[in-house]
Amino acid sequence: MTEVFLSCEAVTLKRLGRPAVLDGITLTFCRGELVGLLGLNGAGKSTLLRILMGLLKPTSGTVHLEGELLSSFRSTDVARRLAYVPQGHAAVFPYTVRRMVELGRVPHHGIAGRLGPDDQRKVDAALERLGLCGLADRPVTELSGGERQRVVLARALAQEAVGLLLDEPMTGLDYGHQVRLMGLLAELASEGHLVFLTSHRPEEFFASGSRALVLDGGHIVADGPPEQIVTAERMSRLYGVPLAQIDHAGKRFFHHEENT
Ligand SMILES: Nc1ncnc2c1ncn2[C@@H]1O[C@H](COP(=O)(O)OP(=O)(O)OP(=O)(O)O)[C@@H](O)[C@H]1O
Repeated sequence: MTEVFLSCEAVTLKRLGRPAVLDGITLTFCRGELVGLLGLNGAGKSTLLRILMGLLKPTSGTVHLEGELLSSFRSTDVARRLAYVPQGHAAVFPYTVRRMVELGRVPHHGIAGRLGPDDQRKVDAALERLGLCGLADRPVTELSGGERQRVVLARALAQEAVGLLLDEPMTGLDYGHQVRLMGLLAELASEGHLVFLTSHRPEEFFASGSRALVLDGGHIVADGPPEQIVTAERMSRLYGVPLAQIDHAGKRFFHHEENT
């Protein structure tokens, strides 16, 4: 049986005076999975990711990492196992792209630790994989939104964590970089990483993803292979617009179906 890498049990998140954002969510994730989480704006996708990272404490329920309570790990030990790419990362300090990606090695060496040749190779590989070698000496404060997004992704790769939790990682990327990133995420999953991403583009992970989840009304209302979950019928119901699907060459596309 495949060993569970990350799990949450009966996770509920309530905020004062509002219905629960997450209401008793139980999920398990294994290495090698590429999981896409779909849901409307405000459904609680980022909230779930933050709870799985230990950045937000649920009102009730637990999270386990490698079979141990997440809350029992030191933050650096979490960071050696889980990397997080938040939505819309803002650059505050004018670090160079290389320095930002080097920060991915901090969980391994501490903030004052010196990077050895092996670390530099890992940083170079991450820059290369995200097509950032030409920007390595530029300050991140002078980059475009899409370029900055790729820097944050490269930092997550340099971190060498098994689990990659990515909140809308394609946002701001041009079409070529979206395609390349999806290929890279599929590659990482096949190398044994757990890749968990939120997305507003169901087609995005249809072909490459191994599993799709739908979060609605605080519950996981669908969980399974993308070809069974990412269907026109379900997506129409979720997004409240009539959609038709076209399957072509192992991919699925949706278009708005006008009422006749
Ligand atoms: N710090 C906060 N304080 C109070 N409510 C919050 C806070 N952060 C998020 N929320 C609320 O929690 C709910 C879930 O937010 P979350 O960001 O998890 O949604 P999401 O599914 O990621 O949305 P989107 O697709 O728009 O990014 C929303 O109703 C949001 O308004």
